[in-house]
Amino acid sequence: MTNETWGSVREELQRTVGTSNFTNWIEPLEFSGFRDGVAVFSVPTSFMGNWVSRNFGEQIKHLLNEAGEAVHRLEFAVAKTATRTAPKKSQGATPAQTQTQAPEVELPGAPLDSRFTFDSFVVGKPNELAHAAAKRVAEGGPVSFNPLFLYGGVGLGKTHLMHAIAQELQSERPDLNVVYLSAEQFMYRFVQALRERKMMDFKELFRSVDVLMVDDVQFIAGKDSTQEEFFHTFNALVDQNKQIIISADRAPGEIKELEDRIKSRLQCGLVVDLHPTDYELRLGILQQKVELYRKQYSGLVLADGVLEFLAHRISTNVRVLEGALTRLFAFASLVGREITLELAQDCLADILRASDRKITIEEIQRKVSEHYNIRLSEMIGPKRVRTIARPRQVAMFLSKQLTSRSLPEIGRRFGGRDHTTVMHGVKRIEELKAHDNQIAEDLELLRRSLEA
Ligand SMILES: Nc1ncnc2c1ncn2[C@@H]1O[C@H](COP(=O)(O)OP(=O)(O)OP(=O)(O)O)[C@@H](O)[C@H]1O
Repeated sequence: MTNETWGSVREELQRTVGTSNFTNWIEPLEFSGFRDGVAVFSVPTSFMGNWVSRNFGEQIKHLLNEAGEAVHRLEFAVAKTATRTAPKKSQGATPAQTQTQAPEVELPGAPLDSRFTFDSFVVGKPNELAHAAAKRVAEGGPVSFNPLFLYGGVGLGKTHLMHAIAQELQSERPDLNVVYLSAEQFMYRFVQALRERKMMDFKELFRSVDVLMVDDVQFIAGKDSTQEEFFHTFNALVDQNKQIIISADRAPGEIKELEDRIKSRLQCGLVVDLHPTDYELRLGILQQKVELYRKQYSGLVLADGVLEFLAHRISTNVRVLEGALTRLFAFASLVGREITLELAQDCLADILRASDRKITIEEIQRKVSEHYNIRLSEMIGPKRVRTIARPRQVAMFLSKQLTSRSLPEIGRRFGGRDHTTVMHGVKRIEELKAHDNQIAEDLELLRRSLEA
């Protein structure tokens, strides 16, 4: 066998495997010798050799035989100069690790926030399932659900849980190669690798991890080539039984412009929802934070009822709640005053006002019409076809749940309908919600976006 034969087989492969496969896998192969029916190729990495052998081996052998060479086996030898060592422990990529462990390849992980641990995560009803699933994954035992998909609204603790998993694994299972990064960083790495023609390094790095954690995956929606690469990385890791943990601001099925095959892959494991906080959880979080602040601002007095007041009034998200408490302590320490209800009302007036925002029936009608793609006028009009009537009932249901309006008042706002019609609509949605997942998801999504 000669270089020439390989050249013609390569041309044939270029026509059959597609441009991206050819550039990534075939082009870097170098024919280096042929003996006793074994064709030897030199490859930059062993990962690449295995991949080519698994995915294109038979095809290459077949084409070589067709070209008149009696090839029984292909062998892929790693070219010494191009060897890359994947980092053994790339978690959170500190500069020290980068220097000592992977001189040529920059580690892909993002830094972890040391405050985001399981100890500092307050568990309540809205997040207990997500917490339990995260704990299980953090034990680093055999992979039982893959991926773990955590989703929930802004500031409800997704990133906190992801970091907690990563840090627990880091201390309990230092042998594992854990990589945490945001979907945005994944895309950035991918684009950079493309630009610098280092796709092989990129692929090798991401396929060499034991636990891959990607935060805010909704970010890659609509970004076609990043999605494609993410999909391949995802599949390669699942095939090797490596754990994947993903977070997003909504359920996989709700992420628009995400390819269906990715959606269905993401739904394969365990999908858990972080629900909006309830009063008890908010109070628990505040109490935990106060313990920390007491050390930082020793001597500050906190009057009874202040935390309860904040937990009651600030229900948007935990980030806002934490911000309010931080501001309150900083302010009280500056002016040297006791933290009383009055001080809180004064110092947090803007946050309290924003949290006070009332949801109106008009807003609900508008959001629901947009969601179901019907006209606002149809929402209050007379049409009774299912495609209009069902969204109308959803809007009635949400109006009952999220506003303090009475049934007759809601009826009036829906084109002067009777209160019994509203009652019927609300009941119907309640029934559907119990066994129709689509309706349940629609309601959750709408409620979130209205409360945001
Ligand atoms: N249950 C909890 N216990 C303690 N702190 C919490 C809890 N939930 C959220 N937090 C805190 O709230 C803040 C926001 O949480 P985090 O960044 O994890 O939210 P997120 O869900 O990732 O939000 P985003 O969608 O904006 O990325 C963090 O400081 C986090 O520590």
